[in-house]
Amino acid sequence: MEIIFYHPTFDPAAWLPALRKALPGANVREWREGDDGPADYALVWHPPVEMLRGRELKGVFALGAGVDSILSKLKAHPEMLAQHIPLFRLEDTGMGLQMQEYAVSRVLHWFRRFDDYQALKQQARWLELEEYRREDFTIGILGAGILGAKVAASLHAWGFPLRCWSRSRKDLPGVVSFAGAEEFGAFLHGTRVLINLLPNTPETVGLINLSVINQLADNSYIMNLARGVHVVEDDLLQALNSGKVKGAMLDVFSREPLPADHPLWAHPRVAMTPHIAATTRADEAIAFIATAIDKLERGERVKGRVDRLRGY
Ligand SMILES: NC(=O)C1=CN([C@@H]2O[C@H](COP(=O)(O)OP(=O)(O)OC[C@H]3O[C@@H](n4cnc5c(N)ncnc54)[C@H](O)[C@@H]3O)[C@@H](O)[C@H]2O)C=CC1
Ligand SMILES: O=C(O)C(=O)CO
Repeated sequence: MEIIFYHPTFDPAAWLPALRKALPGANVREWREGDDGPADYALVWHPPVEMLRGRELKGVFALGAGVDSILSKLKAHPEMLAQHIPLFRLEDTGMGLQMQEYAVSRVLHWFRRFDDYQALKQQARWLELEEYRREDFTIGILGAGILGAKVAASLHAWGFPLRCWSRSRKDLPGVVSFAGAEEFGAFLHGTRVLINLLPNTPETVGLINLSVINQLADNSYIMNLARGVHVVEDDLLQALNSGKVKGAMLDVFSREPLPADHPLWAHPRVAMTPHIAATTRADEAIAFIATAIDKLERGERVKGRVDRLRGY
């Protein structure tokens, strides 16, 4: 079995030996420009078109959870991957725990008013603020898939009122489930903390805009852990400046890296990280892919298959 690997930043010297160990029967090689040798499977992130074009692969594995970059390239270059070749993505593989750490730490930061105490500290003011109550701190999770469900479970342990919104109804412990466009308004109404874990699809681009933000509770908070295109950044700035939104925590942006002169950098109530909310963990990703390849070789069903039409 021949496996080709391409990632613009991962170190092949670390990945290839681990892949060979997990797949002892396979020849694993780094794909380089001009390589049109045989391949059964491709492991990729931001793959060049010529890496995949014309190959009769048994499967392509994205080395991340979101496949938006691959699907948008496929839209421009449909010849890159024939329709019948299955595309898979990573499910969790250590990203769930990272998302839990990220979400819980920031929700507690807002809930315990550490943002307000930080502002008071800057004025050397010793002042005890009124405590927030859990019942006024409903958390709404956009996208209740693999990662959204994990984040919900971790916040459930902290006793917050929880709700989620997704295409179909979910049954998650302690979480009120809203489904579909017709229930979006009810989901937003009363949500104090909005956490985004939707995939990037034509339906979700620009979803977090002023009209949606205005339906949240006053003094709301927004956490974007999914993709920058979900948030209309000018609308978010407007809502922050009007006081509708009290704070935002952003991991992803409309342009990455975010240009140094972007107003989000300077906003005192915006916290930011450079798209690191959850990164691919080599060991877990390799175990997931090795299991999947093993199953595919035996003709069994495999987790993580992307529905190209649906877009995730
Ligand atoms: N910032 C970061 O470091 C990372 C960001 N991500 C992002 O997180 C996203 C979510 O990952 P997973 O949970 O693994 O995906 P998933 O596919 O398991 O979950 C997606 C959820 O969104 C819902 N959804 C999709 N389209 C919808 C629509 N139009 N209306 C309502 N609900 C809709 C689905 O029903 C599902 O519940 C990824 O697509 C990726 O973009 C993933 C990993 C790291
Ligand atoms: O896996 C993903 O989709 C990511 O965004 C990783 O950074």
